[in-house]
Amino acid sequence: MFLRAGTAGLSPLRHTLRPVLVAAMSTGTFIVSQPLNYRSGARLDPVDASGTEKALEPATGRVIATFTCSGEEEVNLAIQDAKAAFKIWSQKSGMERCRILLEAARIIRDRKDEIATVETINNGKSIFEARWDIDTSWQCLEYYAGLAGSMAGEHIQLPGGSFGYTRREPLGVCVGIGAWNYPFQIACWKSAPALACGNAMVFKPSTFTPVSTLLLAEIYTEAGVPPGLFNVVQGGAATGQFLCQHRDVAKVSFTGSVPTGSKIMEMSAKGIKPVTLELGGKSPLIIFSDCDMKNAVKGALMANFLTQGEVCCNGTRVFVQKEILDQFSEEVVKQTQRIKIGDPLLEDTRMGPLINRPHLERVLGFVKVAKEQGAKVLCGGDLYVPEDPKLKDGYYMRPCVLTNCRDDMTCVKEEIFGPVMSILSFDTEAEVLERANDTTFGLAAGVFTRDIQRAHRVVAALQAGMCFINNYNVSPVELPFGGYKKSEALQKSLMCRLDCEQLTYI
Ligand SMILES: NC(=O)c1ccc[n+]([C@@H]2O[C@H](COP(=O)([O-])OP(=O)(O)OC[C@H]3O[C@@H](n4cnc5c(N)ncnc54)[C@H](O)[C@@H]3O)[C@@H](O)[C@H]2O)c1
Repeated sequence: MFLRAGTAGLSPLRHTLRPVLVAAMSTGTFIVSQPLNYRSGARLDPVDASGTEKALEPATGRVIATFTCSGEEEVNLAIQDAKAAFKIWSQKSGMERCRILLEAARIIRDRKDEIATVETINNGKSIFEARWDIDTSWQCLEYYAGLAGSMAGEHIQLPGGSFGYTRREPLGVCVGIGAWNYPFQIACWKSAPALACGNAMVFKPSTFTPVSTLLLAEIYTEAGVPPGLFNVVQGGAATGQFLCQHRDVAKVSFTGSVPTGSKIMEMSAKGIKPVTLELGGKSPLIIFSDCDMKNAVKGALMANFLTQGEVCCNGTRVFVQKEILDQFSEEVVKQTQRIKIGDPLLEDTRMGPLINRPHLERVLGFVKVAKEQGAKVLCGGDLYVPEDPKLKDGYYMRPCVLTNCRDDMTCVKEEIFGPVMSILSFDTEAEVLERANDTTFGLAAGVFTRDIQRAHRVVAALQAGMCFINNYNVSPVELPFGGYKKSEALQKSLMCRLDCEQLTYI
């Protein structure tokens, strides 16, 4: 995590703002005019540059912000500033940190709709979903605030009345680098544990979604963290490299793709910095013939189409037992075709645009290759042009269900990161387990069955960090989030989510 545990001594005791960012909140009107860097408790323009970038509103294709990517000097200033704040913050007691984080959580909760709206405008996910993200964000702050007061070292008895003890010490300045699919939530999931443990953080969001992290920075300041404790720098690979290579950075926490994760690990290795990686996935979803069909169909939709399919833990390899293949496919197609695509700020929209045009074309390219390799499109997989004229330049596609898939096809092996479900059929439990685990990823997995013994047997055998039983893609903050193999390099956690909660996707 974000602490170092050290033996501090051997006996006898020898060592002892409110933002004004949102001018208008409807699709097609929002413009960001303020700086997108944050340092010393305020927004500012970076002192040097490593290029400029444009942030888009995927629903319309409009540019909502043009911003400067931070150069080496700005990154250095952000880190030095965080270092100064660390000196103050790390001296606070856990309870003092807890109170401030709880206050930040309260502000996020109070401003949920506003933050969710900004997230929807910059990311494209439906407002319905963005509100979930903001809920899991403030819950994360509350959760780690609750832990802050109880982190303690150990007292160890030694011979002759001597004793030693360990201290749990914060690392220092930690770096967070985020992906574009859950911008605000990722910033919270990284900063909350880091700050709760007494660290400072410099965060770099994705160049596609630079906006909402600034709201978090302002909220932390308003809640009472020392200026500089949570700074934001903007930019892509160059800025990220300045961060990872900086000698004063104690740890890097990264969310993104496997190739970038591998580069981050390499850079961090040079400075012997610990890293936490949250990477991609190609997760299996196993539907047995004894499942509750309605629930399984809902689960398959939850596992494939949230945030336009741009979700790391999606269960995109849908293995269906042969006896129910036709019935399941028919029902899944029926429900997929009912998903309302369009303006993501409308309350009844369930699928918004993809993040940008190159990504949309990449996803459509996967569908094309799938067809060439013998897959059959049961529905969708093509461009969608909403009727509303202001949305005509947005990046919409119809959610796609593919069948006749084989394990060696590109659509089954590679992370598509779009609304494309691949259906595969299987005969036996042993067979499906072998095929499900035959991947270099291992982020998540799901099983739908009424047989409780089989459910537990199967999730225990699945090489995946997050396993869902009769459910999918729910992420309570109390549970760890991590994977096997290339999905996450440093953490291995298996858990079962047994709550067959009401799936509210459609
Ligand atoms: N496991 C998880 O928790 C999780 C969550 C969300 C997304 N993801 C994964 O993220 C990927 C999609 O996100 P993405 O396209 O933003 O990923 P990405 O790897 O392209 O970029 C992620 C971040 O790394 C930065 N970056 C790029 N090159 C860098 C470099 N050389 N040095 C330092 N930083 C660099 C980017 O600017 C961005 O902020 C998918 O593979 C998805 O599965 C994983």
